[in-house]
Amino acid sequence: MKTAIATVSISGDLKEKLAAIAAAGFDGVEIFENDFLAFDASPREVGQMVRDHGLEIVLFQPFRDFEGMPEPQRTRAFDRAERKFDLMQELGTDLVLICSNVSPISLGGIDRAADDFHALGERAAGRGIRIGYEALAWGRHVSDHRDAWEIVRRADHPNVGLILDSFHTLARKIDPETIRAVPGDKIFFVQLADAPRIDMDPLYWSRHFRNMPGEGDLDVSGFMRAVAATGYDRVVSLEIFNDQFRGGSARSISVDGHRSLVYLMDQVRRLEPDIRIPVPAMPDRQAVSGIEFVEFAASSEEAQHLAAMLHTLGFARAGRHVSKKVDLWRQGDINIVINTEPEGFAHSSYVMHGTNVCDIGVKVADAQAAVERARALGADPFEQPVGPGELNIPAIRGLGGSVLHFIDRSSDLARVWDIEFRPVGDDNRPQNAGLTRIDHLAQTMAFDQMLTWLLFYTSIFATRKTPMLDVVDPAGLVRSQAVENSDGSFRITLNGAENYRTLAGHFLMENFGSAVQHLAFETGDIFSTAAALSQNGFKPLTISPNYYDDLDARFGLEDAFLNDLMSHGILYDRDEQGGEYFQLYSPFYGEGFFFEIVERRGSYAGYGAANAQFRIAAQKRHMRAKGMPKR
Ligand SMILES: O=C(O)c1ccc(O)c(O)c1
Ligand SMILES: [Mg+2]
Repeated sequence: MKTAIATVSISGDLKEKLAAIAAAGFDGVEIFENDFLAFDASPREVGQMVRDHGLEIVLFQPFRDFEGMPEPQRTRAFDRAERKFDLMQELGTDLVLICSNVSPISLGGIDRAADDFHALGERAAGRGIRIGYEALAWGRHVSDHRDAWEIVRRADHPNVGLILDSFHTLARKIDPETIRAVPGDKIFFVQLADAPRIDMDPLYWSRHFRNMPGEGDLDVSGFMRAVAATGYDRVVSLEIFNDQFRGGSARSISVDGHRSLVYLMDQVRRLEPDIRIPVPAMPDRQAVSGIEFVEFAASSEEAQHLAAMLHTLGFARAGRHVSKKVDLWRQGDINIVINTEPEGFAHSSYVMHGTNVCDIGVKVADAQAAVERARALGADPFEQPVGPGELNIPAIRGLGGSVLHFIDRSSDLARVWDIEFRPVGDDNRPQNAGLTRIDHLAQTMAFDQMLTWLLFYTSIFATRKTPMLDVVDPAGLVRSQAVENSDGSFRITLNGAENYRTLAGHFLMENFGSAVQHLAFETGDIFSTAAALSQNGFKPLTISPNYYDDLDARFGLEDAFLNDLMSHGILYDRDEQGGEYFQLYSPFYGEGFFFEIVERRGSYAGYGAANAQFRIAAQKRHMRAKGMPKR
């Protein structure tokens, strides 16, 4: 099976598109007619340019409003088709997509359409051209692949076949299982696209909101399973109309596209073991079980400030690296590493971003397999020279140039702290605050990068995404979506800033790029944690009293309980089943980085979205009070 992508899916002129598509590893392209019309080179030159990139033109599209026309439009449609056949021969492609007629003057009738296709098939055959018929979800008479198939079946011509597009089928909630009834050799081409489930007119939804398989909410995998079951093994091609992608980086959108196809094929192969699906063998999505460590890059001076903050949070210094200027701070199962080496990766990260999280250790079932899978999906491996006494821990590049290390239980990697670190005493031990583990970490990025990282995490790790939420910042919207595993031991929230005036946007600007903006620690008892923190000199973020008044109105809380929340600056939320969530925030470290402490009780599975607006407003007040730039 070959992979391809439609030129309409990415930004740039035709030449830029082809370069990005080739670099991402696709075998072919669908030439979208307008991309060709807008480009000033002859069809022959364009065909050559495609082949010079090592690509093949697997489809020319779209040809509109063909079948079921009354005269004189019918004759015109046939003449128009002949002109496009000429063009296709110059380009060097033999397959054209005809999408179902949307013209108000077109006539219905399956036999009329079938007769038109038979006649066109005859003309195409003489020129070695094949015709594929696709049902648009908004076609005037044909909007269902089953009707398109019936027309193709009745057209009964070897040069006329069916084109399937996952969007049109799934958007209209047509059961993809119906595809299994179509003979594989009559399916000439398959286009794939996903989309977020939004209730809107299908044409508008299709032309603006499609995204890569796995990035949206449609069952593209179920669709592809049914296609594969027919024996279809020609091309799977991405046809993604998306406003954001049109304006994004052609390179990174192409890489995402290729990753989404490899991921999808790998999934389908696992679900349909009897079907031969030619995708390179790779380990399955890795089971994850939490965050083993978070490493900050800092200067010696800034490391002291960060350490002072960790101290107030109840962390004690627990180890020093055997050969490097790297300290380990620990509380419960939380390992925070501060790296102040004057060279190497952490140092470059510091020079680029200032103090920031440069490395995250993810607990996986099999570290080597995790790297193998990530590589098969096009992730960049990360390696740096291994110093004396150090372990070679498998790693890849993650968000914003940071690194993800993989730690498993089955090798020496499990003992990294004993092997690479010497224990040190902390003569100034703070009061332990009862923090047990990392509940989640929150990564901030530009909004248009969210899909990239969502796909990155969900394709490598056995995780799922939660629905996207809007978080209101006084200066604009921030979108938030989590990636988590099924038992909640691994949670990353992705926050996408739409402008630079929001708290998230300000962080992005000051940090020179995407990074972890906050770390949330878990406690089993938020009130005793709050008491211990206050003994350590911790000053929580101050929340408006108005918030607590509303909390009482919403939940009808006991006075004493409400007072406890208020006096410690704890935010509260409750779900429908009575599950509860408590949140306590630290002041900022630097230009917008902060810590959060959470307690989950019962079924609560969210992240306190209802509180986010009030927390952000409080943080902005705090920023102004500290004389940080007003945003
Ligand atoms: O939006 C459209 O018109 C359009 C055109 C061609 C396609 O293959 C398609 O899926 C949609
Ligand atoms: Mg299509």
